[in-house]
Amino acid sequence: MSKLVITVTLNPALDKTVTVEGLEVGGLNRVDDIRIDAGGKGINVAKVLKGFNENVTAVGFMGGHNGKLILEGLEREGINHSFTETATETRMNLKVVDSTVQVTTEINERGGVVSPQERTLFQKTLENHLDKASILVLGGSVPPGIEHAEYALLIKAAKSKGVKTILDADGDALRYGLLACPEVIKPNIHELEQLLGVTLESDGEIIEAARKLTAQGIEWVIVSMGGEGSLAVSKDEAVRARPFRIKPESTVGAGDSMVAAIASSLLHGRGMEETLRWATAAGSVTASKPGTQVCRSEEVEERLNDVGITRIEG
Ligand SMILES: Nc1ncnc2c1ncn2[C@@H]1O[C@H](COP(=O)(O)OP(=O)(O)O)[C@@H](O)[C@H]1O
Ligand SMILES: O=P(O)(O)OC[C@H]1O[C@](O)(COP(=O)(O)O)[C@@H](O)[C@@H]1O
Repeated sequence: MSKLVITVTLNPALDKTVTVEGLEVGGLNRVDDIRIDAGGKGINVAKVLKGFNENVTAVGFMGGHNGKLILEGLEREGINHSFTETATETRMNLKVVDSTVQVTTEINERGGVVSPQERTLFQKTLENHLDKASILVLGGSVPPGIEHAEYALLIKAAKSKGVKTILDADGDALRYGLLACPEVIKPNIHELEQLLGVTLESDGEIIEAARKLTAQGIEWVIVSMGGEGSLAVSKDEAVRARPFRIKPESTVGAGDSMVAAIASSLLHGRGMEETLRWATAAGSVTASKPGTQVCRSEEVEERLNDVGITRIEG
């Protein structure tokens, strides 16, 4: 079987991270530090997978000067890519890190419009790549010009070729994507609450909520909860992970690192417990790094045994 992972980023971004001491909303804030990274969920997943030595290709839309900078970044890191060029500019997302309280505030643009012709070209590119792939990762928001139902179409296309799918999105993109029943989803707790219109306060409530999704055929629902760790739920298993303590520099990319570790774990045939251990360690190492800088394989491996795992069911 092929070991190729394809990551889809329909709405990539150049992430600009600024650090300020004591963010004052409505006040004047002076910037202590700036960094710029290639970003967008599928792109971050590709960065981590490349570092894990997996065979990965990143696809999606890319345009303008920001797009050029992102592609140069991918080239420098030796990441295979095949993005469809857009006439509009790829967005820039602002991340404000308040160094006093170590909290990150994200201000994400909507992204440039994608034309129907560009969309058709992208779909053809993806179709070709799917023939060689074993896993498709779909992540992030959907840019203007693309319907929310797009993820459902892409998941169906992947499934028809026997390719497993992992979806990491929020709002309508997640809601519609679920209709095509991806194998794995990784909502954070807020995304899961928003999806189901409920407030989730205990592990028991999260497991019960996740089971509404596994009942629809989703195999693994992996819920991330920032510093509180994560919970993986299938029809008959539930596993809780608690992360090790870190100094959170920027949590941007932490969720994407989990998704990358899940994809890599699927390739290596790991069970739910080991997958959650890898995913949680990957997320926490990334959260300890500045900007949209992601974890490296050896750093994650070193911390695997520091993740606390409890089997709750199954
Ligand atoms: N403050 C933190 N301390 C330790 N680990 C963290 C922290 N914040 C995030 N993580 C790690 O990153 C993972 C993903 O974080 P989360 O914020 O839930 O994802 P997302 O970026 O998708 O919202 C968590 O499950 C955890 O492993
Ligand atoms: O497409 P969206 O939902 O606006 O998210 C894009 C943003 O999410 C990121 O991929 C980070 O995601 P995570 O923090 O969930 O890992 C950034 O690089 C990017 O700016």
